[in-house]
Amino acid sequence: MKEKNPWHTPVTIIITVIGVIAIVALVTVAVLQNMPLLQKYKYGIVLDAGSSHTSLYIYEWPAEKDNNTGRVEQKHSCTVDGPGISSYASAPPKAGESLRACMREAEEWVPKKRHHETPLYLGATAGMRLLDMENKVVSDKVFEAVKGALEKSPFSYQGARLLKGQEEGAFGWVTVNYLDDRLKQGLETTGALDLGGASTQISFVSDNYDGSESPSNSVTFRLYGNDYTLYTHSFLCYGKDQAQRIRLAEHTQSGPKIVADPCSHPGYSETKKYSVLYDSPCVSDRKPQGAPETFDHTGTGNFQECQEVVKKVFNFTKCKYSQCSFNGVFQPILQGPFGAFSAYYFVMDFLNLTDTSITLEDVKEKLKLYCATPWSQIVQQHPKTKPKYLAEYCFSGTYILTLLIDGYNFTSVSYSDIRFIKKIKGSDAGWTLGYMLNLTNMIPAEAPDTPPLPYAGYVSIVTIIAVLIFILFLVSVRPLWPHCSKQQQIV
Ligand SMILES: Nc1ncnc2c1ncn2[C@@H]1O[C@H](COP(=O)(O)OP(=O)(O)O)[C@@H](O)[C@H]1O
Ligand SMILES: [Ca+2]
Repeated sequence: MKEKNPWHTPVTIIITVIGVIAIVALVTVAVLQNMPLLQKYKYGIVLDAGSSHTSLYIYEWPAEKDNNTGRVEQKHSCTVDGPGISSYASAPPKAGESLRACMREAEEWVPKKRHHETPLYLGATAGMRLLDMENKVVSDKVFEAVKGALEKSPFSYQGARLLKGQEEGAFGWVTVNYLDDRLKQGLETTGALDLGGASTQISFVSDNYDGSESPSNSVTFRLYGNDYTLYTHSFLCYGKDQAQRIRLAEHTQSGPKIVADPCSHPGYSETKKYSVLYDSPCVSDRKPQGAPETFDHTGTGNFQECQEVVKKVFNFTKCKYSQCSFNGVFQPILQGPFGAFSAYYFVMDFLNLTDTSITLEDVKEKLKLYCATPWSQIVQQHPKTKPKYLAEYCFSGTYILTLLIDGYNFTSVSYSDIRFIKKIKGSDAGWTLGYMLNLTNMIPAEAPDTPPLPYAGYVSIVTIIAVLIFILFLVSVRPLWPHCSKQQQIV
C-alpha cells in the first residue's frame, strides 16, 4: 500500500497555512505602518520686493519631510513686470496691480487642492527702506496696496513687511548653507555676499567673532543641534544703483552741464535730469544749488580713474573697533569660502569674470580693456542686453572689485575664496528661501532623530525574523507530525 505523505496530513497543512498567513500579515502590517506616505508635496511662496524689481519664488517639499533637511527646492520663479514696488510711490495701487500676473502664474504652478494651505509671504528690501525713510505715509500706502493684492489670492497670506538689513543678510546666509547641505552636517559654513540695487550685505561666521564686539552685527542661530554666531552687516545706499548715484553726486557738486565720466565708455552720451539723479535719500542732501535742469553724462572709459572715483564712495578714515570694513562699520577677519550672488553674479557673468581662479591683476586688466571699448562697439556686440545695464557694467564691475577689496578687505589670495553664483542645486541664491524656512520652522534647532535602519534594511530584517520564527515553530511542533509520531511508536 502506498504510504501517505506525512506533509499532507490535515494538521501540517493547517499549521503551514496559518504560519504563512501569519508571516504575510506580520510583514504587511510592519511594511504598511512604516512605509513613506505616497509622495505628496507642500508649497510655499515668497515675493522678493527688491529696489529694482519684484520676483516671486515657489518652493516645494515632500509633505512628510516638513522638518527634515535639504529637501526644499525652488519649483518656479516669476519676474514681475515693471520696476520695484518702491517706484510706485506716486501711484501705490499700481504696486498691487503689478503683482497680478505672477500671482496668477503661481495659481497654476501650485496644485489647486494645496492653494489654501500654501503660505504666502512678501518681504521688501532696501528700496522700501529708503522710501520708508523718505515718506512713511507713502510707504505704508504701497504696503497696503500689495497686501490688498495678496489677500485676494487663494493662498494662505502670511504678511508683507519690510525686512531689516540684518535679516536680509542672515537669511541669505541660511539659504546658501542650507542648499549646500552644510547646516545639517555641521560643516564649515559659507559666507554670503549679496549685492542689490539699493543695499549690499555681507554675512559670515568667523572664529574671531563671538558677537561681543559690535553686538548689533551679530545674529545667533541654533540649527540641527549646532550653534552659529553669524556676523552680518547691510550697507544701505551701497547697492550698485545707489552707489552709482553717490558717485555721480560727487561729480556734480558744482552743477556742471557736462559730466565726463571715466566709468562710462568713450562715445557714451546721455542727457540726464538733476532732479532724477538726486531723488534718493542717499544723495538728496547733496543736491547742488542753482544747477541746470539737465546734464550731459558722457564717457571717457578710463578704468584707473574710475577706480579712484569709486573709492571716494567709501569712507575709510574712522574706526572705533579693532577693525572695520568701511564707514566705521566693524568687521571681523574674513573667513571663507564665500558665495556672491544677485548683482555680483549678473555683472561678473556679463563681464566673463566669474572664474575667481584668475589673478586679480588679470581681472583688472580685462576690466580696463572693457571700460576703454567704445560705446558704439559695446552696443553692437550686445544688441539684446538692456541699454541701462549695458551702460553701467564698466562702473558695476569696478564697484564690485572696489567693494570687495578696499571695502571688505579681500586680498589677491582670499579673492579666490569667492564663488560668483546664481543658483545652487536649481534654487536661486538669495534671502527668500532662508526667510521661508525660518517662518515655517522648517529648520529644527536640534538634529532630527533618524531611524537606525534604512527602510529596505528594516523590511528585510522583519521578513527574515518572521521566517525564522516560523521555522522554529515548525521544528518545535515536529513531534505532532504524523510520521514522527509513527516512528516514535515503532521505537
Ligand atoms: N542682468 C542684469 N545685469 C545687471 N544688473 C542686474 C541684472 N539683473 C538685475 N540686476 C541688478 O541687480 C540688482 C538687484 O537689486 P534688488 O534686489 O532689486 O535691490 P535690493 O536688494 O537693494 O532691494 C539691481 O541693481 C538690478 O539692476
Ligand atoms: Ca535683493
